[in-house]
Amino acid sequence: MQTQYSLAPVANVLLSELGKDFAGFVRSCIGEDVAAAIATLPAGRVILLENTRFHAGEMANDSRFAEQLASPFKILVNDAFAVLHRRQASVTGIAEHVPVVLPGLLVRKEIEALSRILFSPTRPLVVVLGGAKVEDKIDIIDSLSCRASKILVGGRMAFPFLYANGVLVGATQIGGKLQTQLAKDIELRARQRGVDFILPDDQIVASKLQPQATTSIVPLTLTCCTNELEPCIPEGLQGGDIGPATAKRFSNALEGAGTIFWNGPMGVYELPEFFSGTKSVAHAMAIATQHGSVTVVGGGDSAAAIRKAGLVADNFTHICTGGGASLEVLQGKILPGLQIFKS
Ligand SMILES: Nc1ncnc2c1ncn2[C@@H]1O[C@H](COP(=O)(O)OP(=O)(O)O)[C@@H](O)[C@H]1O
Ligand SMILES: O=C(OP(=O)(O)O)[C@H](O)COP(=O)(O)O
Repeated sequence: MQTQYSLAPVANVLLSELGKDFAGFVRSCIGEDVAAAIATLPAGRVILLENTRFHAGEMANDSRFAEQLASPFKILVNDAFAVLHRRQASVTGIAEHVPVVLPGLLVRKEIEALSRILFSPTRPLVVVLGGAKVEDKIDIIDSLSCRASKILVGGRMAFPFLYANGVLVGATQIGGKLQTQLAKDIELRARQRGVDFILPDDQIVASKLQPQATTSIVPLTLTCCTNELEPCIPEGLQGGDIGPATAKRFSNALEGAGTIFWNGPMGVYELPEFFSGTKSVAHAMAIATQHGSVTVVGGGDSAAAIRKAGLVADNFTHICTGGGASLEVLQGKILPGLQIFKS
């Protein structure tokens, strides 16, 4: 799943943050309009260019597109931590065409915070994973299980694991056979490494994950059905959030953690019907912070969910802007976007 939306609304945010220092929004990121805006830009002022992902060359890391992006600039400061794990034109390709490439202050802060978890976490380390980017992130659970004492899996991420455990999940998307097999292997290896691997025991379900959906709570244990072929989540329904029993179990599992890393909401937090699991975990993590745990939340949606739960930066040790990027740092990978700096 790749994000592709106009940055026009961000212009209003920049205007209120920067006032007269913000010189406006340009509805493209390459070409004559950009050159003209830069040519008339007074020193010390800032402009915002449109999302590079509207061009196919961005995700394809096309060198011609990267060159067009780079052409007006002599110095590039890359502060887009959340995409540093992507080999795409505005992250890696562009660096070949700009003489000086430097990391921004946010990138430095993120790497410092994550390095502490990678190299010297206060133990035990508890990892909470959820969200919807299953294909992207499922592999990462395998390497995190070498470091973590407990792994809690919620959100859509939990479903290939549940299915691999024989839990029939109705209309919930579980990915292909390959993902289920992968989930089975990852969970087995984690357990062999002594990790306490915790999956949801119940789920809030509905026929559609939409506003005002009629919801119900179903248990997800193998004994939830009288007949072993009967699905735990009835046909036509899908899981949209962890249920109250799981929310309680996950919250309890965070108590006493030395370090907690969380990426990915426990459900479709955007909708009130499927927000309660994410809210509970967010508040449990905030309490853990008060009790001395190092708490790091990673990911654009996870950070948004925390704000929605009424929590602020002070309730956590660090809120990281990138989920996928932070998970790859925690795997010990050197992100492609960190290999491009030159001065
Ligand atoms: N059970 C679920 N079914 C469908 N979508 C889900 C489910 N649980 C979480 N999500 C979705 O996951 C998305 C966030 O996932 P992701 O991008 O991986 O998180 P982050 O941005 O924090 O890294 C949200 O849009 C949320 O609605
Ligand atoms: O939201 C983001 O990352 P995240 O969902 O991993 O936190 C970034 O904008 C990266 O998005 P992408 O996964 O579409 O490359």
